[in-house]
Amino acid sequence: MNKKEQEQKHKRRVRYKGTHPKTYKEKYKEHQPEKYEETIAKVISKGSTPAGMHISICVNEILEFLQITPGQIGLDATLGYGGHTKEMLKCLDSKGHLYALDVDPIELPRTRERLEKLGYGPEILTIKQMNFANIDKVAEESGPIDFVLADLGVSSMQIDNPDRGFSYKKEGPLDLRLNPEKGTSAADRLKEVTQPELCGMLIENADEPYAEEISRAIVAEIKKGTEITTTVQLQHIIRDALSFIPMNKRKDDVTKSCQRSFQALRIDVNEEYEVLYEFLEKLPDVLAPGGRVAILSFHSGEDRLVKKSFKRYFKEGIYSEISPEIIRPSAEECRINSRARSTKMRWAIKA
Ligand SMILES: C[S@@+](CC[C@H](N)C(=O)[O-])C[C@H]1O[C@@H](n2cnc3c(N)ncnc32)[C@H](O)[C@@H]1O
Repeated sequence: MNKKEQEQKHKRRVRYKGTHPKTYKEKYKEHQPEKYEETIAKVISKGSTPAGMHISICVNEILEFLQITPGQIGLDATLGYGGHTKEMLKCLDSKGHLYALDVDPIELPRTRERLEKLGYGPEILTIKQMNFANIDKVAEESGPIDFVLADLGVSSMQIDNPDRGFSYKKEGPLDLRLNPEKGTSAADRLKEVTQPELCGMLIENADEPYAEEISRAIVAEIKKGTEITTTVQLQHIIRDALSFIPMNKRKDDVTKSCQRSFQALRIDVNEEYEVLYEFLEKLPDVLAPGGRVAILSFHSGEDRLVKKSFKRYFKEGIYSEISPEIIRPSAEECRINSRARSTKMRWAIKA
């Protein structure tokens, strides 16, 4: 290196990193909402979800429909952060019982602890690590259920934690399992998938318009001997597969295709359609007469299944009433919580 080069190298300014935490792990205050209320309030007021937290969607709409009264038996099929659970427990006013399920062995103990600290112990709340496809097993213990809520999909804690592999934006293992202790990770799933199967998965699970190009690129990479083990690796393969898109729309299209492809893989590895179908089939048998169910879904595939099941059982007289149309969160809620934007709520009442 000559003198001039040495001087130039020496002069290069160190990039200012800023004072705000950027990575998931650096956001230690957001991971302790009880201790840092002010920081949490600030993050929420900016329209973001603090790391390690989930903002519940359509709370008012759900409570208005469920009409929970003290003494009832309820089921939150998707506990998550416990936001909806907490609101439903308030309505029970220490009388009756709420069952809450989640398949996630990582977040469930944290939520249990949080709710216990709020005074919701086993006398009023039973939390089970269980798939909601098995609601019949819950009903064996609980008896007929007066109200059920299912808030489908993933929580913000799961999406934001790079170790879970749910987000294409953050480097992490390509896992995407709600329960990483069971089943097959997305990385392993890709090893065995054929191009037509992957193409079908992208179309069926996410209406991906570039399914053909993306599936060809992924399978070609695997055939070359590449092991696709991280989120960013997959994101780069998708980006490169779409390099034919004109520059002016490429960035947007790649972002959307990444979102959809990750969604398609997530649905596949967690068998989300299969378990939702089973849940919907078993629902009428676990509901008490007049029992109410509300379901929040986040993409068209899920909503189609809910709509079909509700309509069929309504026609058969098993449900006395179903929501005539989709209920959406208010514009204000979508402004505060961008994750609410794709929410579709439907409800049904058992005859
Ligand atoms: C959108 S979050 C629920 C958030 C929750 N309503 C709240 O207010 O905090 C969805 C949760 O459902 C769980 N989940 C998804 N599919 C499930 C299934 N088949 N059985 C049980 N839990 C499931 C996920 O692990 C996730 O924690």
